[in-house]
Amino acid sequence: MLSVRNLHAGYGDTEVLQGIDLDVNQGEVVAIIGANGVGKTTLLRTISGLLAPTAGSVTFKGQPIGGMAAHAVVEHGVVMVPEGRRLFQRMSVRRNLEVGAYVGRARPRMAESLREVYDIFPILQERGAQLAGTLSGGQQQMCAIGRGLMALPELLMLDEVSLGLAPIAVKRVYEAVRAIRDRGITLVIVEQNVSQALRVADRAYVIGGGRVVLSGTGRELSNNNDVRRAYLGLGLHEHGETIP
Ligand SMILES: Nc1ncnc2c1ncn2[C@@H]1O[C@H](COP(=O)(O)OP(=O)(O)OP(=O)(O)O)[C@@H](O)[C@H]1O
Repeated sequence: MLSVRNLHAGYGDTEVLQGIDLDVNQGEVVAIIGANGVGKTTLLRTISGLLAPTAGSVTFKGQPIGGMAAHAVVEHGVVMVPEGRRLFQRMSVRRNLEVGAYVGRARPRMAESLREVYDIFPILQERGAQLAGTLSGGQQQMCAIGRGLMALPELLMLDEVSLGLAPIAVKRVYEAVRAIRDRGITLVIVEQNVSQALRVADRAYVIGGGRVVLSGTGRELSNNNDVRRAYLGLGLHEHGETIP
């Protein structure tokens, strides 16, 4: 469904992505993991059209989308929920959701999409008239994901959806991720919480040095000692090492 080949991108003279190759198949949940600052957000921004690639290609359902404007990428069905939620704090929950349906394709189906979002996140219907800024952190995250769904994505990319949330809120957000997958929407998730990401992901890619350094199923990577040591804080004792 999504195919990224030899993708390069960065900021000014700093090349952050130095030849990323990855594929996402329809119906999968794919996790992108890697150390802080390695370029996971930059990768999502480049696929979304918020940042122009300097080389390489991004193809979605056979169509080249690399370098397209962000709104055109959304029209193709690729939607990103940015880190930090970025809600309109002084607008109602419902209005925040409606804003997500701004693209031509989604506008005529706004009422139907709202019902589907409320089906996944009933709390958003209860709180529909409330200002988004007064929601709890977990509810704001749900509202941000709901807003992404309003654009009718075929591929939904979530950047750090569990960051800063209490464990119970993380659990709810990931139940929603599964519900979204069950509705046939393909997901790419960037997650600091690697064990959480590998639990829900069908496959994952590990980014390092601007490239993909490892990939495999969630289970394979959970059992991979390099990944366990680097990201899961596990496996150290098995090798007789001590935690510094
Ligand atoms: N707007 C920007 N201008 C200049 N450099 C940037 C900008 N945004 C990010 N960077 C740099 O690009 C690199 C990759 O950042 P990015 O946010 O993509 O990493 P990340 O893997 O998502 O990290 P984190 O998990 O900490 O968000 C970092 O070194 C960061 O400092």
